[in-house]
Amino acid sequence: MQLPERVRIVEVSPRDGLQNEVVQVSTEAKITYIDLLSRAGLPVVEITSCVPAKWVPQLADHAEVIQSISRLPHVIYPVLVPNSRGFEDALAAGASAVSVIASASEGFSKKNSNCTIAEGLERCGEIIDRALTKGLAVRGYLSCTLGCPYDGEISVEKVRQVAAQLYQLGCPEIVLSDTIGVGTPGKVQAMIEAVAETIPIEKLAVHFHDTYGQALANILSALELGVAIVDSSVAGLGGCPYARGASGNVATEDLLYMLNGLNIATGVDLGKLLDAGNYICQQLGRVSRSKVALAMSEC
Ligand SMILES: CC(C)(COP(=O)([O-])OP(=O)([O-])OC[C@H]1O[C@@H](n2cnc3c(N)ncnc32)[C@H](O)[C@@H]1OP(=O)([O-])[O-])[C@@H](O)C(=O)NCCC(=O)NCCSC(=O)C[C@@](C)(O)CC(=O)[O-]
Repeated sequence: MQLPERVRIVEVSPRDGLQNEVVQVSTEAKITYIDLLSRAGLPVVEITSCVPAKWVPQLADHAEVIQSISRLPHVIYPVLVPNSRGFEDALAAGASAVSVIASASEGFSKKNSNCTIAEGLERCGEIIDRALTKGLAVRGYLSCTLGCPYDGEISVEKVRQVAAQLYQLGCPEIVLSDTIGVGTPGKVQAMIEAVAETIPIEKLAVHFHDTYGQALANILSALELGVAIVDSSVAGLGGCPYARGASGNVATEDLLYMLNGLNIATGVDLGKLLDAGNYICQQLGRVSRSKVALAMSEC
């Protein structure tokens, strides 16, 4: 089994996690949490999104979060931006990296972004151009690559085609997302092999929700194909408010435990990560969904 020597973990809990929590975390606590995450050695921490408060009220304080975190020089802090207005807001607040959103499914595109797949790609193209011109780092999510809560099965050919379009728009990193966590390892491999026909494997990241408990197995199957960028969420927080039934991403603690066991370097400190997880779970008043965090708290 040929696996990458190093994996870049992209921590998404401050955005993907908190966007779906019922409890509203204070701005101050978000800032403390993000600082704990970056001090744990995570190379990329997605911190918030510049979307209208009526769409995602939990992240209405995005400007203050962007302005107030303590930035470490080697850490990238993307902000999710759904359109040009969001991009302008992120830029004005001082963001130096953004994530754009596209979908492989028409149903999800409509519910999540109120536009067609084609219109969504057009929005991505405008933002990518402007962001790259200004020297910002960019990544582009492609949702519903393994199934859609509205349209059901999405063909591998459709995923390959939309991913290629996003790449042709200049997107430097394509994040293949299992929005509702329905994928299984064989399907993951078939999808990634198809996408990798037109996009170099080092440009691909995976973002797997764990609704059916398949996320770690799916990640391992992506690693076997050479994918070396993996999204995850401390404590398994989150989900998408516009994807019915989606649970949180794979827990970062569980991902790190697996990568450590495989001797794959990440630069992330498990102890500090567990501290960050305890902090945010206390703020949310809930128990972690990370099996590793639960097991280690009982030691
Ligand atoms: C794209 C829109 C904004 C279209 O939303 P819309 O309502 O169609 O937008 P609009 O252009 O018609 O404008 C309507 C109103 O919103 C305002 N507006 C317009 N844009 C903005 C903005 N950026 N910030 C603040 N205000 C804005 C605009 O000014 C106007 O104000 P009003 O007239 O009502 O007073 C909306 O559909 C949206 O925000 N969608 C994103 C929802 C979201 O955040 N979903 C979760 C993130 S995606 C996800 O979690 C999946 C992912 C990434 O993790 C990967 C995976 O797992 O699949």
